Amino acid sequence: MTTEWNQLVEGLPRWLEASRAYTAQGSVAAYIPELAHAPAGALGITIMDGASGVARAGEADLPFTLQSISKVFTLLLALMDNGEDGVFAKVGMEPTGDNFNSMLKLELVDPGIPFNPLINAGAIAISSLIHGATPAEKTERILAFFRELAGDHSLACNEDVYRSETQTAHRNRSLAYFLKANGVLDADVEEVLEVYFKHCSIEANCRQLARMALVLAHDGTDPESGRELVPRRYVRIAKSFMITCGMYNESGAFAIRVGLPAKSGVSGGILALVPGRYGIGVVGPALNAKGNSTAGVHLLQTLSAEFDWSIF
Ligand SMILES: NC(=O)CC[C@H](N)C(=O)O
Repeated sequence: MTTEWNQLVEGLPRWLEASRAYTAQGSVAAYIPELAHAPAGALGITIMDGASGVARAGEADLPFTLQSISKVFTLLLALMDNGEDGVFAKVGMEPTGDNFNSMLKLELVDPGIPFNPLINAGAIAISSLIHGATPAEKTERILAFFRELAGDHSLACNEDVYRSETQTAHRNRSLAYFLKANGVLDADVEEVLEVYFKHCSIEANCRQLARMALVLAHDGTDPESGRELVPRRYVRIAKSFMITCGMYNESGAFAIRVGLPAKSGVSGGILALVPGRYGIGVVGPALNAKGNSTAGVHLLQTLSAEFDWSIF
């Protein structure tokens, strides 16, 4: 065991409790009604190191839905299904600087494709690219892929969150119909949205999230079996998007303050990785105005400064 790992295991509960105060500065997402039940004061973290094991603190067992974190992994599956040319015919490679559910830029560019795969419009376009004859078959393929990365075959959709989102997703429906009008979606809009809402509602805890991150930290290789689960080139694409767009329109500040590839979701989850070393899963349901976990970001900032983790 390295000195750093020992310090991490020992210090983690203390750093977590210091960051917990920041939960009071955020609020739980309520635009998906079912998410409003999440405990606002919760904060949990798990860090996995392929060799030395697992460090954890706080409410690391709290289950939460992946929400936007799932977009990183549907992007990877879409790349594996369609190749780079197929994917980048439907989504761009640039950050927007707008909110994650913004319609604004879709009308400003020609062709009207989403700026990147991590905003809602882009992830909806990506859902339409996942291979499978029916929405159920596509969702099953996504689940099977996520389970393999998480090393846990119990991963499943939270049906209450799925129903809650599909009943209230007027804005996402608008985005999807807009994409259909722009010729970005070939398939039936409601079928595409079913796949999108299902993958957003896949439930995990910090350990499962950390395990998924660890595979990315090791360039797509399963840390236990050594098997390649995702081609290295596609992991590189996903990590680039995580740096430029992973924390929505706060990605620049996060790159400066933390400096790690990461992706957040509105349930308060954050997946982050230290390349070649650690997979990190964080949950803190209280969010700031940009949709990122207030305490989760603070905790990652503390750890990155303490151990000089920034990749820059
Ligand atoms: N930012 C997010 O996590 C957004 C995901 C959520 N399912 C939505 O579409 O609004």
